[in-house]
Amino acid sequence: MTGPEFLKGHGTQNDFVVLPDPQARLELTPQRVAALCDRQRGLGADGVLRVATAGALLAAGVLDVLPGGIDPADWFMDYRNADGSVAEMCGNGVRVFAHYLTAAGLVSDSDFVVGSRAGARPVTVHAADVRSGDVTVGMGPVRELGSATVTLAGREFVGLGIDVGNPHVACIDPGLTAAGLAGLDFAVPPRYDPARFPSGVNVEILTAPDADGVRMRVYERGVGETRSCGTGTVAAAAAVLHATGATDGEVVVHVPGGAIRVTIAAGVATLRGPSELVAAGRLNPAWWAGIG
Ligand SMILES: N[C@@H](CCC[C@H](N)C(=O)O)C(=O)O
Repeated sequence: MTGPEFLKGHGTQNDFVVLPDPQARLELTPQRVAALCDRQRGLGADGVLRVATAGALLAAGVLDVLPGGIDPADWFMDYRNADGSVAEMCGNGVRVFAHYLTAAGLVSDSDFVVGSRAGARPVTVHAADVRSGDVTVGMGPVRELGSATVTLAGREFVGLGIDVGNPHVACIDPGLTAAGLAGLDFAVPPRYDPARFPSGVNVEILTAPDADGVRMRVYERGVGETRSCGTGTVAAAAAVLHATGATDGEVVVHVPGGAIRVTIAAGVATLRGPSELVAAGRLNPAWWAGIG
């Protein structure tokens, strides 16, 4: 088959279809993204990571401008949510993206910049073989947006609005046990104030932190519940530090798919976590052509 090349990978079980497309020649419509991510009629994933140079995406009209700090020659993570929508950033996606670039021999340095719509994201690849990666990502500035209320699982949660390049509401419920968190019904999308979050919002529900870190579940904008969300773990860490009156610190965030270590210092976050590449192949060209 000579259809587009793909890989499948995940970071703490937040899973992605990776589309190597250096020259940005693929017509990546929302319909094609949604079909790829569909777990019955496609490959199944929480999102798509197109791998292209920033300059190629600009020339192809996928990007109008290059966000600050990104060179045309830099690799750019063209991220799409499972419903076909575009999002500014994906913290787990950057780890899988950097792992793929290294494992495929497309970069040779361990430190380099990945472009995203939220700006340049410096990465350090500690390890990357054909299967496993271990990557630190500079997640950029963390901006607090004040208190916000959401309704999820039939309950009202008061949380902290946080911008990590994309929007989040991270809600700590001090009375929520790990078992109580696991038992919440995340089938129905959260309700939130659209005047506060006109482009939608990702919602994190957290237990109270303990010596071991904090437990989190997330309902992602444009996806639904996922087993991990990198930007969400940064929002969770920011909410934990805010609740304790701290500005800087390190928080381990436990998600259904694993654990991510988040550090926030002087309003800027980094995270470190794993990545795994699980499959590679070619799309059926007739299937691809048949989707709008
Ligand atoms: N899973 C991602 C976040 C993906 C984008 C999000 N759904 C949004 O629409 O903002 C992560 O790991 O950060």
